[in-house]
This record gives sequence, structure tokens and C-alpha cells, in this order.
Amino acid sequence: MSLPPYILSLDQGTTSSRALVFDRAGKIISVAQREFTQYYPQPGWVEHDAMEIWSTQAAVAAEAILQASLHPHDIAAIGITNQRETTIVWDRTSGQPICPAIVWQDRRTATFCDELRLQGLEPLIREKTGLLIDAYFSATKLRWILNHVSGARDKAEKGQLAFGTVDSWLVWNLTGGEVHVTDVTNASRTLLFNIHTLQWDEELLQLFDIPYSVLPQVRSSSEVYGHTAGRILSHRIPIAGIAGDQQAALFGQQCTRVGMVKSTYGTGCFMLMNTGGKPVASQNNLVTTVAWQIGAEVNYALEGSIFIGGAVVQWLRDGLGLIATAADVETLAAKVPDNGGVYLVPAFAGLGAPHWNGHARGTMVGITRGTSAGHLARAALESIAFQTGDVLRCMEADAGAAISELRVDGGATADDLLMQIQADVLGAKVVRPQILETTAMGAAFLAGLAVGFWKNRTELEQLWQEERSFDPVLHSNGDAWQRGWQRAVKACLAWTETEPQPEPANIR
Ligand SMILES: Nc1ncnc2c1ncn2[C@@H]1O[C@H](COP(=O)(O)OP(=O)(O)O)[C@@H](O)[C@H]1O
Ligand SMILES: O=P(O)(O)OC[C@H](O)CO
Repeated sequence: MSLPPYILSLDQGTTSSRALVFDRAGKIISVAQREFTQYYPQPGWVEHDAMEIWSTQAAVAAEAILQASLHPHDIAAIGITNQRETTIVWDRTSGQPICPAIVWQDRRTATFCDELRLQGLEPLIREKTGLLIDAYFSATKLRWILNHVSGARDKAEKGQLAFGTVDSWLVWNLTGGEVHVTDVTNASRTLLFNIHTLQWDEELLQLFDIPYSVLPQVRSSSEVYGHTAGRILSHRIPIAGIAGDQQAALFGQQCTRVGMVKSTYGTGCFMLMNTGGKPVASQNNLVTTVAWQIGAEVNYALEGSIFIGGAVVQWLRDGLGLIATAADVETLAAKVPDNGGVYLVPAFAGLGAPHWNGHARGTMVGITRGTSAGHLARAALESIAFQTGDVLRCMEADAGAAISELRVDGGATADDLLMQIQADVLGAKVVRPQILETTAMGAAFLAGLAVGFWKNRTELEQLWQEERSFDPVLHSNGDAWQRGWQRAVKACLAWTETEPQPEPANIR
């Protein structure tokens, strides 16, 4: 019997839930999207309502199928990709979350992370997990929940609670509470997972005080984990692919050879370089992460995580009211020939790679009476490109080779001006594919491979097509322009919420 002709990809992002239907040619047949509420209950805290994550995701899944005039039985498999690290704890019996989801951007555990660092635990944690000690990753968020939600630790010890990143939460709900799993890519973002043995690490569980009983089972990125419960999509569809959104984008961009690099410009920006079958330890404050596991083959990546990317444009729109839509930033920034000396370091949620300073906050420098809204818009776009430039330099240093080409994707790559600025900052070619939804595409590929919808990896390579590339243009005062950014970052790091800092943040 032949397989149904479509794959449904669920892309649960930081600001919206999306569902996309792909055909065998890798073409998008339909897209449905819903934004959901962001909660900022205290400075530095970011929360989501896990039930809203689920309800928006379930709604768009149904919408995407209907929009294409399909029926659930036309779907061969579901692939899931998700905002990573965001931590959800729910009651195994009622299926209800016990508190709001703590989002990856949330800094409430930054001080606890400082303490762990001061105890000298970083080398051990780094060696086992490939990560640094930072509030970004799930372990300290999960510990916070168990310690602060009334009765949580007791229930957890009795095996009554389940922990999951968003992928686990979606699978749990899609299967009607039958399956509690995650995949290696999501597990590798928790600080609890040993990326060498590919198992939860007993020593780390003890260190973070996490009972084993709350953890999901860890599986590969491409296999059948379970089926949708009939009442969810009126048909039992296999759930056959899971990957964190940045790893899914690496796969969707077909960066399948060692040394290939992509960056995704969404809420944050995340650059990943394929390092092949062995984890490579960074000497430059990047993290090592599992890129995917397909069958027995495990692939690793180096990652530079930038917490605020496209979100700086959202801030211009929602926080300052300077623009009506995100796309307007390009027109506004194009009104001025340069930044007029203005730099914006958008450390709204601390700084990620390569500084890893959870206490840093947004900083704007170089403002004069001549500064216009155009300069702010330009400084905002440049901040995305400069942060990406800093990460790329670290990656080059780790790889010991220049990176000549960067594949890009994500919402903000629709902005041609940003892409040109990016090429100029990097001095490298920026390549934009025809399908910008590479995250969703990666998850679709992983699910499709598992059920035989696509036969092999070679077939997938042919589905990636370039749309446009941006070549770097040399600026007459390019060095001073880039030095200005470094001075702005220094100013940002000099001003932190907690004094004194345990150690200079940018030389770990
Ligand atoms: N034309 C544009 N120029 C710059 N940024 C943009 C543009 N269009 C969208 N964005 C930004 O891209 C982000 C949305 O991208 P998306 O890939 O959907 O993000 P996520 O998956 O994190 O929710 C938003 O932060 C938005 O501000
Ligand atoms: O939802 P995005 O696309 O901003 O991605 C968030 C990352 O997965 C956080 O690590």
C-alpha cells in the first residue's frame, strides 16, 4: 500500500505555533500560524502558558490540513520541531502543567549559575554536556520549579510529575498522554544529558537535584515514537521526527557535510556548524550540541546562541512603537546611509555566545541631537549582524579555517538590507534558500525518512535550492564601523545588574 502524500510539520517557536504541510517535492502546500502570549512577570523573567502552547499548536495543525483541503489520512507522518530549553512540568495523572513554562530567555536562575561557576563546576559540566553553566539551559529552570512550586518536589519524588521540553509536551498531548519522550537534540540542551554516552547523567542529576522519575525517555531524531490519539486528529498519524528548532534548521538547510554552517534569524539567532560524528569542544565559548541522530548515526555541531535577534525588531515595533510591522524596519533603516555613530547592544535577556553574561542588559551608545528613528532602526539591524559576526569569528577560530559561506533562514532573513549588512560584517557570502521555513522542513525530512516517505538522504539534498546570495561589499571606514560595535559591547558589559561580577564575563 502506498504512503499518504504529505508530511505535517509542527514548528513550535518562541512567539508562535506554526504547522506546515509538505509534499514529496519538499514544496509547502499550506501554512497556519498563531501567535501566543508572552508573559514578563518580573524583570528578566519570561514565561509561556503551556496549555496555550498546546492549544495553538493543535489548532494550527488542524487548520493547515483543512486549508489544503486535506484529511488527516492524507498525512504520512508528523515531524515536530520546537523552541529548545523551555521547561514544562506537568502532573502525569491530570495532564495539567503545575506552573507556567519557564522560557529559554528567562534569567531567574542567573545567580544560582554564578554560584555553580564559583564552585568550579564548569569544566565537569562542559566535558559531559558540551554546554556552559547558564540560566539559558533547562536544568536550573527545572530545579527552580521543583524548589518553588508548592508540593512539587514531593510529587516528583513519588513519580507523579513529568518534565519535558516543548517537544515532549507536544508528543504527550498528541498521543493523549501515552508517550513521554524527547530526542537527543532536545536532551542535549538540558545540562542533564551526557552527549558522549547519549544518556541522562546520574552525577548531573544529583548536582542539580533532579529525580530521574521526571525525565522523558531519550530517542533518536527520526523514528516512530507513537501515534496521534484518535480524538486529536480523527486519525492515528505516526509521530516520526523530533528535533530542536536550530538542529532541525541545520538539517533542513542540508548542512550535512563537516564545516557547513547555517544561521537562523528568528527571535534569537543561532549559528550551527556541522562537526560530523565526534563532538568538538570549543575553545571560544561556543557550545557543543547533538545535531541529529538518524538510526545509529549521531552527528554533532558547534553552536553560537544569540538570545536577541529578530526580537530587537519586535521591540522597535511593540516596545517603542517606531514601526507598524517588522518588515517596516527595512524602509526605516534605509532612510539613513549609516548608523550615524549609534550602536545598540540588545542584551535584553543577558548576552549569550560568546560573552555568556546573564546580568547584562540592553545598552545604546553614540546618541546625539542628530539621531533619528532611522539611525535606531539601522543600529537595531546592525546589532543582529554584529552579534552574528562575533559568533562566526569564534567558529572560525575553533575550526581553524575561514568560513566563506553562511546559509541563512528564519523570519528576519526576508530583510534584504539586513542580509547585505550581514555579508559586509562577515566578509563572507550569505546564501538564502528558496524555502525559508527550513526549520519546519528539517523536521518534515526527519519524519519522512523514518516512514520511508523519502528514501534516503541523497533524495533530500536535491530539495534544497538557493534563492539569492549576498556578496560582501567593502566599506571605506569598515574597520572603525566594526570597532564601534566592540566598544559598545564593552560598555554594555561594564554595566551589569549585579556588582561585583564573579569574574570578568568575557574571558571564560
Ligand atoms: N523584514 C524583517 N526584518 C527584520 N526582522 C524581521 C522581519 N520580518 C520578521 N522579522 C523578525 O523575525 C522574527 C520572526 O521570525 P520567526 O522565524 O518567525 O521567529 P520565531 O521562530 O523565533 O518565532 C521576529 O522577531 C521579527 O521581528
Ligand atoms: O523559537 P526560536 O526560533 O526563536 O528558537 C529558540 C531556540 O530554540 C532557543 O534555543
